[in-house]
Amino acid sequence: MPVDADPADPASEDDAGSDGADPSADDALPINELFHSLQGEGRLAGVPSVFVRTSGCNLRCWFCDSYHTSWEPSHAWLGLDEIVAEVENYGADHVVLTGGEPLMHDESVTLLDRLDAAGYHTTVETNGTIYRDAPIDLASVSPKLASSTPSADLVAEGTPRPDGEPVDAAAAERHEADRLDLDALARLVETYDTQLKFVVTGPDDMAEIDQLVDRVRDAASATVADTDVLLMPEGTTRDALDGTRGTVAELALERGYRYTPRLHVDLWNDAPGT
Ligand SMILES: C[S@@+](CC[C@H](N)C(=O)[O-])C[C@H]1O[C@@H](n2cnc3c(N)ncnc32)[C@H](O)[C@@H]1O
Ligand SMILES: Nc1nc2[nH]cc(C(=O)O)c2c(=O)[nH]1
Ligand code: SF4
Ligand SMILES: [Mg+2]
Repeated sequence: MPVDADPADPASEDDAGSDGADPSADDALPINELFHSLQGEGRLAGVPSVFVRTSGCNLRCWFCDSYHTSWEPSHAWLGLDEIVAEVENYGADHVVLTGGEPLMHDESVTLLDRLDAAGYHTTVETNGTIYRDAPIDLASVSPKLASSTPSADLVAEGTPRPDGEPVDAAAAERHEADRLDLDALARLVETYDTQLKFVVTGPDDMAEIDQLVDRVRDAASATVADTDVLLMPEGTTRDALDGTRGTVAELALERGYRYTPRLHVDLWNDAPGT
């Protein structure tokens, strides 16, 4: 049974009531879902992979497609042995560690060590605000743009979140303050094979993307090719993507960046476990 934590207090997530392994143990992670699917996004799109989704996030994107890892986290605590055993059951050789923000958790490093030792290819989906030293084969970094912030306008208008609750001004301010960390981004790019995968809501996002890519190139000693920069249309349903994917594809073509689809939305409309 999943466990709900107080979304207004990210610290409480670590202390939330447990299901399964003891949350105070150093060999467990709060898991929102664990499933087998085709990688839907990025350079490895189409590759059969096991997804391990941790719960808890330091950001609050208004569009988050994993609402129950961020705004309203729910999870069961699973021991690392259990997680590895579940992964092995699926027989895939690629594992995607995602969230929420998986790099918030110390135990994610231990899990990656275990998966690496077992011979898996590991991708980590991260918002790029946290650096950790771990065996990561592909760092799939998705820095968050101004357009991800639950804006002051949204807060003032009381525009509801997907669960119908008004947006909390403090959460919006924290998100805006924390969404970018150039040092963490530069270290990720320098250390790992990295793709920078931006969620694009429209043409107005492009100036910030160009500027951020330039800043990362200046800060990091590693090269970031234009084809390591991926534009991904915002949208959690086929209908929503019908409205954004054409524009985003044109922007990628115009700018020389790479386009990435959201195959799991095209194929399964982002149903849980896909
Ligand atoms: C749920 S996040 C988890 C990993 C990490 N917190 C992050 O944001 O990169 C997984 C991926 O989904 C993307 N994403 C989340 N909501 C989205 C949406 N509405 N449309 C397109 N991509 C979205 C994120 O940018 C990220 O690349
Ligand atoms: N099929 C599929 N591919 C994905 N790639 C990244 C995902 C994520 O939520 O991090 C994801 C996901 O949730 N499903
Ligand atoms: S950083 Fe990722 S998990 Fe966190 S709110 Fe944004 S999209 Fe969701
Ligand atoms: Mg997803």
